[in-house]
Parts: sequence; C-alpha cells; structure tokens
Amino acid sequence: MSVNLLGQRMVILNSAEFASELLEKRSAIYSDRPTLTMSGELVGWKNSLGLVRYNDKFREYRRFISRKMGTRSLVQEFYQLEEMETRMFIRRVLKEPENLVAHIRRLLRSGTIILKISYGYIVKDGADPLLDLVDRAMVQFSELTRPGAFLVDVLPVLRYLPSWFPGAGFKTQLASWSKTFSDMEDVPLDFVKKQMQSGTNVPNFTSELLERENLTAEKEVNIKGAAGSLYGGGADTTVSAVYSFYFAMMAYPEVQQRAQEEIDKIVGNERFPRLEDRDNLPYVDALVKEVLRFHPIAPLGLPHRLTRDDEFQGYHLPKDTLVIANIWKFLNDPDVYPNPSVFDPTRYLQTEGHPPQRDPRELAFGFGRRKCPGMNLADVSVFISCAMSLAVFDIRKPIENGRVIEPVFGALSGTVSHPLPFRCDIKPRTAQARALILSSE
Ligand code: HEM
Repeated sequence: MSVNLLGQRMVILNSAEFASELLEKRSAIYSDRPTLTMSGELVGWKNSLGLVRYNDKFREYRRFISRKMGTRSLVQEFYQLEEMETRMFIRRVLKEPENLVAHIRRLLRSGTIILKISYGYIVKDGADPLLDLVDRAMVQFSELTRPGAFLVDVLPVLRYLPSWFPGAGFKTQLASWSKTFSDMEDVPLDFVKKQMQSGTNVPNFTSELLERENLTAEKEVNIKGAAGSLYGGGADTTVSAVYSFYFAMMAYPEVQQRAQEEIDKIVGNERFPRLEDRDNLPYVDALVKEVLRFHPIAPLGLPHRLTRDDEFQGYHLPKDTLVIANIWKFLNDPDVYPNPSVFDPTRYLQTEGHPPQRDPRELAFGFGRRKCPGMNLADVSVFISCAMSLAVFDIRKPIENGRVIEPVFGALSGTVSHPLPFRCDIKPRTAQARALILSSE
C-alpha cells in the first residue's frame, strides 16, 4: 500500500515475503532512516541508533553492539545477571502482586539489567538519580515522537522562526529537552570514567569500548551514543512482552498448566529454572515465541528510508520513500498462523504431519541491516521472566464479588505497543514455591 503524506511517500509492506525481498535482500539501499526535525535534529535523538542515518556512524554503533550481544553465545555472559535480577523481580511480585507493571518496569525498563550491562551501574533502592534521568528522557522521547505532536516535523522551516510565532512555541522548552537528552548520554559516561579512574569499575559495555578502541573525540561520542541506544531500544520493549505474557497466562490457564507441568518434570520444585534449561523445556520455549507473536510489540517496526530509486514487481519506488513493514499483519497472517488470535504455543512444536509454524522471532525484530541489535538479549530476558514466573506463580483471572472477571485484551498504539492495564491474581503455587522465592532474599 502506498500513501503520500504532505509530499512524503510511504509504502507499507503487508507481506513478510516482500519485507524480506526489499528490506533484507536489498538492504544496501533500504537501510536509511527518516529525519525527524523535532526529536532528532533539534533535541538530539538523531544520535540514537534507531534514528541514525545509514552512514559510518551507524556502522560503528552496530559494530560496538554486535560485539557485545550480536550472537546467542555472546549473551551467555549475561545469564547470571538475568537470573539474579529476575529472582529479585519475582520476590517483588510476591510481596506486591498488585504492582506487577511497576516491578516489570523496574526489572527491564528502569534498567536494573540494561544499566548494569551498559555502564556497570547498580540502581539504588528507592529514588535513584540516574534512573530518574534516563526514565525522564524516555518519557520525553515518546512525547516528542507522538505522531502529529509537533508542526515543525511537517514544516521544518518553523525551526528558524521565533518562539512567539504560531506553531513555534515548542522553542521555549527546547533547551530543557535537549539538556535531558545530553545528560542521559553524558552523566553515565562520566560515571564510568570516574569508576575506571578510581579502580572500582565493574567491566561493562562502555568501559570495555573506552579501553579497547583507539580513543578519539569522535569515537567517544559514538561510544556514548551506542550505550544510550541500548537503553533507548531495550527500555520499553521487553516490558511490554513480559506484561503480555502475564495476560496470556491468565487468559489461557490450560497453557499455563502445561508449561508448569513441563517445568515441574524437568527442573523440579527445589530450584528456579535457569537459562541452561531452555533446550530441555520445548513447550516453555514455544510459549515465549508465542508471546512475541500474540502481541506484536513493535507493530510497524521503524521506518526504513530508500536511498535510491528502485523497481519491484512492476512498481516504481522513488528515492526517499519510507518503507514500513506491517509486522502486526505478518504475525497475524492466518495463512502462516491459523487462528491467529488464539494463544497457542503448540504452533511451534513439530508433530506427525504438522511442521512447526514460522518462528515469530524472524519477523518481530525487524529486517535487514536495521534488524533489532538487542534481539538475543531480549529473547533471554523474556524467556527467563516467563520460566521463573511459571515455576512459582499461579496467574489467575481476578474474582470480584464472587464473580470471575473475564479478561479482554487491548493494546495501546505507538511505536512500542503496550497491553492496556489489566488486573490479575498472582499467588505462589505452593508453600514450597513461596519458600523458594523468599530464599532468594
Ligand atoms: C522483545 C523485545 C524487542 C522487540 C520486539 C524489538 C523490536 C525491534 C524492531 C522491530 C526494531 C526495528 C527494526 C527495523 O528497523 O527493521 C528494533 C530496533 C532496535 N532495537 Fe529492538 N526490540 C526488542 C528489544 C530490544 C532490546 C532489549 C534492545 C537493546 C538491548 C533493543 C535495541 C534496539 C535498537 C538500538 C534498535 C535500532 C536499530 C537500528 O536502527 O539500527 N531492542 N527493535
């Protein structure tokens, strides 16, 4: 489908095969990003990987990140951290099950994990200045990129007009937004440098690059940009996945039960499941795939910009076209995933006469050279959150005035889509499960 929005040509791909043909096989010309005047040019987010143009900076960022988490075996370095932090998460859920989202955010968004990986920073209990800063920056980013929020994105000329001019009022707040963005990159970088000088640094993404790379001013800018991008990309996405997992378990008790039976049989009840157990837990593994399909977290991915004219199946695509992959549609295609609205992990299990359905991870993380660089880490985070939760909790529909409340799934729109808030009843499965959770104290 092709639309023209005030002179900007956009092509929306509604077939996974087309996405692969164009964004993957012709990646060399389909990997640029659009220019966003407000958030990108004026506030500074153009230095964050998701918005970086397809150039040397892009290649350097990707190289930095791929060396740290580009393969499944590389992310094994984070297994222990993931398991430890997820145990803390489980304990918080036990103590305050009604604050489920807040706990998921603390684990995955508010970055106990990502801030440790990127900067070796340990988030303090209660108010934490760095956490507060990066969180503020992320909230501002989603405000700044809300479609239609700023006229200057449509009429870039407004950036040159005084703030009293109609439509240019954004200028009064610009300085404060830009400062939040630059602080988000500078404050943690200074933290790492100080830790390195004082010999108290816990090795991390930033310190390893500062040590290894031949440091020039430009390199340093790229290192802090790449580290900030990890937070930007990883903050909200995995939160959404784990939250929709809790919804699915409440709505599909038979799936929950089968996954728990598998864990009981393979892992037992004396310890939590570990990431090394994954190969022996095919149903839980399939369940994680279904979590990524059931609620597409990035329903339209991020737009790819075409850098020269192209022809495809008789159509002409002019240079500068924004090409959008309709990931939501790919993951809900009834020809690939029959009864797509049903949460069913058995789709991915091979049975007599039934080959497994396509692994949703091939679609959910985008395409070509812009494919999500955090996908291996995300996959590990989502798996361990699901497996540990299943091992110790029963997740049930809430009961109000003696009546079971039937769950209705809804999701918010946005670049990153979150499930609408829902209530669920979370209890330890057994006294032994409760003791296991508390033993992690
Ligand atoms: C389940 C979780 C996640 C999903 C579904 C997801 C999905 C995506 C998608 C669809 C894109 C756009 C790809 C494209 O343009 O074709 C993307 C980009 C990106 N993601 Fe993720 N992501 C997830 C988790 C993460 C994590 C944990 C990190 C960081 C550790 C991360 C970092 C990024 C970055 C930096 C980009 C921009 C890449 C670029 O423009 O070159 N993501 N992600």
